[in-house]
Amino acid sequence: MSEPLIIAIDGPAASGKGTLSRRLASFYGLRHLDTGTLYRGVAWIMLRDGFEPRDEAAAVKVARAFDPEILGSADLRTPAVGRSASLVAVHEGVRKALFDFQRSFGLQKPGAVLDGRDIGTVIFPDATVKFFITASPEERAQRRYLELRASDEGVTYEGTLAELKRRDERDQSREEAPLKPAAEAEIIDTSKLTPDEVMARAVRIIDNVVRGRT
Ligand SMILES: Nc1ncnc2c1ncn2[C@@H]1O[C@H](COP(=O)(O)OP(=O)(O)O)[C@@H](O)[C@H]1O
Ligand SMILES: Nc1ccn([C@@H]2O[C@H](COP(=O)(O)OP(=O)(O)O)[C@@H](O)[C@H]2O)c(=O)n1
Repeated sequence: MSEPLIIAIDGPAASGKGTLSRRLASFYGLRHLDTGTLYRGVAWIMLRDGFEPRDEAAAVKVARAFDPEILGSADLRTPAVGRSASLVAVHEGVRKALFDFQRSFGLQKPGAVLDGRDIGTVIFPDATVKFFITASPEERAQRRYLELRASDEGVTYEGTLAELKRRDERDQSREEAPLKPAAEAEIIDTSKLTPDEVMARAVRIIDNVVRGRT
């Protein structure tokens, strides 16, 4: 088997994409890229330098000069950065500027797991296996609320749910690379599944596909 194994994982916020991606990467010995951190990184620089995320020209400039080194150092996981990330992600020029980095990351052997919103539809329409990971908005908001509460006592479940729904809506309705399952994606609703159960389902599907192509 010489082609890189590419696993595309898309889905809305806090659905469990990252959790599954990290586990799959470790299980199959693949590299992992959380592509949301690229958009969060661009947004973080925009906020730091006093730009409005809706300023397309500035966002494209930042994305073209983007240095992935930033991903390790900046505090990218805040709600403000998440919100700004979905605002910079609507710009076509920003998505184009980040395209090559994602493609070359995935194409290095032995392959990679990439998670985001448009991996199976735009970045790797030729992926070996595609998943769309989802869960109810209430379940996702509860998960995100528990994460955020660890570092911010002021966070509320209601506020987290409202913000998550706004971000889903923006990601689904934008013109460029909207969030939606790829035609061939395996859809897993994680609302009532443990991370172990999600992993077991995904491995079963991947093993079937890989057996079929060898
Ligand atoms: N199947 C699951 N059941 C319960 N909690 C989960 C499940 N999968 C992930 N989580 C938790 O939900 C939160 C968001 O998961 P994460 O993988 O970061 O989502 P995403 O990458 O889609 O934003 C994390 O705290 C994670 O531990
Ligand atoms: N491949 C991707 C990944 C993220 N994004 C954007 O970046 C934002 C943050 O993505 P993320 O994956 O870090 O968000 P969470 O699912 O972790 O909350 C999303 O709301 C999208 O607007 C995108 O447009 N395309």
